[in-house]
Amino acid sequence: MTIKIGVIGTGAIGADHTRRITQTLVGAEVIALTDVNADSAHKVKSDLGLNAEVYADGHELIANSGVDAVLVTCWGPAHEEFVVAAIKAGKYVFCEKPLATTAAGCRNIVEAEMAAGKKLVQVGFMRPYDSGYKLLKEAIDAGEIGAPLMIHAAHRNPTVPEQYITPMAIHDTLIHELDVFRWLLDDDYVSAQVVFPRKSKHAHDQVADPQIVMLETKKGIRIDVEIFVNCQYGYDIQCSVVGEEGIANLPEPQALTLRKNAQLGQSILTDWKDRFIAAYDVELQDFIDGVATQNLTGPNSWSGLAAAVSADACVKAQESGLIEPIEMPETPEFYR
Ligand SMILES: NC(=O)C1=CN([C@@H]2O[C@H](COP(=O)(O)OP(=O)(O)OC[C@H]3O[C@@H](n4cnc5c(N)ncnc54)[C@H](O)[C@@H]3O)[C@@H](O)[C@H]2O)C=CC1
Ligand SMILES: O=C1[C@H](O)[C@H](O)[C@@H](O)[C@H](O)[C@H]1O
Repeated sequence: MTIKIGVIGTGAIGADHTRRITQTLVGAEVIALTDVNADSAHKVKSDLGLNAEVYADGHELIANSGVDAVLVTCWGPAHEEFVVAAIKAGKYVFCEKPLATTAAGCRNIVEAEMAAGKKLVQVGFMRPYDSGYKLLKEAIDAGEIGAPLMIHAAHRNPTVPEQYITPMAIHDTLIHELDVFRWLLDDDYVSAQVVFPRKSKHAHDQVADPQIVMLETKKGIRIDVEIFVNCQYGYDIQCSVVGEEGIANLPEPQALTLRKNAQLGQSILTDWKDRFIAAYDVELQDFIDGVATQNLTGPNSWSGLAAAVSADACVKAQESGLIEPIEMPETPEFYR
């Protein structure tokens, strides 16, 4: 059985996910597309030679009885509306991170899914599918470094567009770390603080950049994450887990080391599409397989809510300059 997929939002990642479903993954076909910029949807259809229909909006696409599952890859503020609509239509939905830009939005999705009585949502937290993060998790779980004590991390982008503003450093960028550290450490957060170093001249007026976020977990682990979204030199994700008996570092992406003209160097990736290409493939194949077997096993709505609860506290800490508490709700039986 081929899973028929509808895509809401055919921008950068919507087009990339449509490409991978069409050219790389197995078991699914994109038969419906929509974007508020209709030209974008038509271009993806044409570029990939899809036998697909372009819909006026996401609700029309969801209502199409031929669509088995929905990809929500539009802007973050529009996620909640379409995820809830897909759930109410009884359709599986892969929602790119963030599930919603606030915890309140995620709670609405969780309540709709629990009312539907079936786990229909996978969230696009792809780092637990990344081979490097899986090596980190294996080392920690095997006790290779002893009990983790600290994490030093960095999330660096070369540049961001004008519409990227200060809170997005949390709910659109740091949200990856907020999710993956819970999984790596099997732990939850208790507080957050945000400090602002000297501002980069490459950062536009509406974004404080760089930022340093400091988190504390229930086990007492201290985490610092540098968010630097105008670093110019590349797309650079760093994660160093310091334990009682050793340090485990996220592997650098494979790259050629070149000795030439009295120089020694490696290239650095500049785009998230390349840095996590394999993880995106694996996460979406997992989603397709989960729909086919009616059993999703990837990051679920509760993962989205937990990350959003922490993100809300980080955004508050951006504004207050204080150490803000993070109160994580108890995980319902439905999501255990
Ligand atoms: N997992 C990851 O590593 C990444 C995740 N993302 C996430 O994917 C989502 C999209 O990001 P990008 O593709 O970079 O943005 P983008 O701006 O390139 O594409 C978003 C598209 O959504 C469309 N759109 C906005 N509102 C809509 C609506 N109500 N209905 C239909 N279409 C609508 C826009 O016209 C645009 O074409 C965001 O939530 C972002 O956080 C983005 C990049 C990487
Ligand atoms: O998910 C992503 C990418 O992974 C980038 O690292 C972030 O900075 C970007 O905002 C977000 O969409």
